[in-house]
Amino acid sequence: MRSAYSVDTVRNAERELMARLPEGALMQRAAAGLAAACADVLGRVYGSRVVLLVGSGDNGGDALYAGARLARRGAGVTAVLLAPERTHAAGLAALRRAGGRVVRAGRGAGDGRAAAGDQGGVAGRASGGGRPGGEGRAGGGGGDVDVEGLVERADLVVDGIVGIGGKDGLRPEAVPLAAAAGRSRGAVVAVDLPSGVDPGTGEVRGVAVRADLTVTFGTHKPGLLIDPAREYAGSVRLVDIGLELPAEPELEALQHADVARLLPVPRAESDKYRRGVVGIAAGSARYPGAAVLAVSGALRGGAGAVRYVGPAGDAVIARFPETLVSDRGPKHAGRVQAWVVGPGAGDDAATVGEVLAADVPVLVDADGLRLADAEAVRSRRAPTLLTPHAGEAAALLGVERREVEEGRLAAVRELAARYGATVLLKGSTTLVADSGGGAVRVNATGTSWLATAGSGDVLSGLAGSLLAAGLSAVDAGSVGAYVHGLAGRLAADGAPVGAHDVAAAIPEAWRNVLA
Ligand SMILES: NC(=O)C1=CN([C@@H]2O[C@H](COP(=O)(O)OP(=O)(O)OC[C@H]3O[C@@H](n4cnc5c(N)ncnc54)[C@H](OP(=O)(O)O)[C@@H]3O)[C@@H](O)[C@H]2O)[C@@H](O)CC1
Ligand SMILES: Nc1ncnc2c1ncn2[C@@H]1O[C@H](COP(=O)(O)OP(=O)(O)O)[C@@H](O)[C@H]1O
Ligand SMILES: [K+]
Repeated sequence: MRSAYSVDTVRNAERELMARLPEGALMQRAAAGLAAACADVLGRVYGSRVVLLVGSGDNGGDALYAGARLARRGAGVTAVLLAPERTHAAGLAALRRAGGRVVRAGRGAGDGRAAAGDQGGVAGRASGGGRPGGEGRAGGGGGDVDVEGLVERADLVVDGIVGIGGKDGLRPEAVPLAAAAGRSRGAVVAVDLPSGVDPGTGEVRGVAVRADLTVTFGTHKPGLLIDPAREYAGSVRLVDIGLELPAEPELEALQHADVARLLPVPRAESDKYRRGVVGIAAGSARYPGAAVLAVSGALRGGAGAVRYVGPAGDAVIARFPETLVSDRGPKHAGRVQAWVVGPGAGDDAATVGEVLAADVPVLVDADGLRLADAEAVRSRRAPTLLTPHAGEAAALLGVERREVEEGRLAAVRELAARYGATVLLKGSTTLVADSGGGAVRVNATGTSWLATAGSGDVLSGLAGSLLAAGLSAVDAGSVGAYVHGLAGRLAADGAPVGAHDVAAAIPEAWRNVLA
């Protein structure tokens, strides 16, 4: 399991650990891990050109110490200071001792120029001590330095503008540097977090640094796992700095081993009923395909049998003759261990109501979300799993879709609390929240090729089948999203796919997890 903790929790753990360690020890651990990752990215450190973007906090301190380590190994390191008078003093001194050079970021945001480093008090002057890659003085003694050019031509850009102290997006003076990093021909390594993203929520307001690699310390931060910020982080490397963290994280992301433990596997004593029967109440005369797709997911989800009720029985049987079909409504369909209701349901509120009245786990998707009576959901005793995409979640919350997309964590928690249900919020990262609070599960196994009509129907069948097989709502939702995402990836393999291809790839994803 990969976990992420809130900024407050990280700060508390950091305080406790720092009290027991010599001054600066924690930052040295962070910097050592950061420098090692940078060296891996560079391949050859000696003679390489490294530019550090240095903000006014400890994030900049990490970058400076790591830069000093790289300079000692023969890299030409230039630190660009955003706030020279407030730069981490000891880190700056270490970089200077190692022969790094120092320039200050230009005041005129966007003009592409920077004043030489001889104007800014403690941070203004680079020391001598020439190492490969620079004579240690910015701008040749008072001339302007083309900072953006430096960034663009670097082999490696280290983003130490801001880390967990960041809020409200990048400040204007940092924006040109983030943009230059985006144009750089070298790799961009973010320190702890890509600067400009919200550490705790994954929101991105305005410009943020786009990294190839983020080296994060102690634990993942929520912003590294949730879109849109996750996309800015590139791949993420966790450096253990010895933080002791509480048992319950804010976010958790299942890994292959976790999913393998949760997937239902039949034993010798299993029969189709013991494996669980899932009922699918979906489709309409107008949308028979939604029924077919939900059934296609359910048949590959681990239940022993799939019952279908609704007006699309002929289409379902034609495609999947193993389905038990009935058109007499959920109440008369025979026993099931879980229901899926809603995909392509049109305006059939009666069926949704009937399913919600059943005392078994229920997954509500698509039209079902609009048709479900909130009070009927809240008063259910058996588990309920709601699976909206951002638009559906926005409608349920009565807010703009953009608000959900920008603040996915808050939205999924709010919905779960309002409905007293487990909520799976679909998207490029899928979030699953329980009504009782606790860690939110996040899944990123998917691919943007999954943004294709009907792939959500496949997911609802799959997750419903897992519910019928006995998984809790949180497990069924998060395991379903994991396998569905992986199936999408395997099916697409870099090319467009239809939802039926995704369903067909579920067994391969399943084998991949269990291998
Ligand atoms: N926790 C740990 O275990 C460890 C933490 N470590 C490291 O410490 C980092 C946290 O350091 P931190 O607390 O000094 O905050 P940080 O992220 O540098 O930002 C604050 C500074 O940035 C500024 N600033 C704020 N917003 C901004 C914006 N939008 N755009 C531009 N600037 C902005 C803000 O300025 P001010 O508001 O004061 O004017 C303030 O000066 C953490 O991420 C990790 O790298 C490791 O060394 C060891 C273990
Ligand atoms: N950009 C994306 N990256 C990864 N997965 C995505 C992306 N966009 C959509 N998905 C996934 O594809 C599925 C789409 O479901 P949904 O929006 O309900 O579509 P539909 O209603 O057409 O079935 C969800 O599982 C969602 O998480
Ligand atoms: K950063």
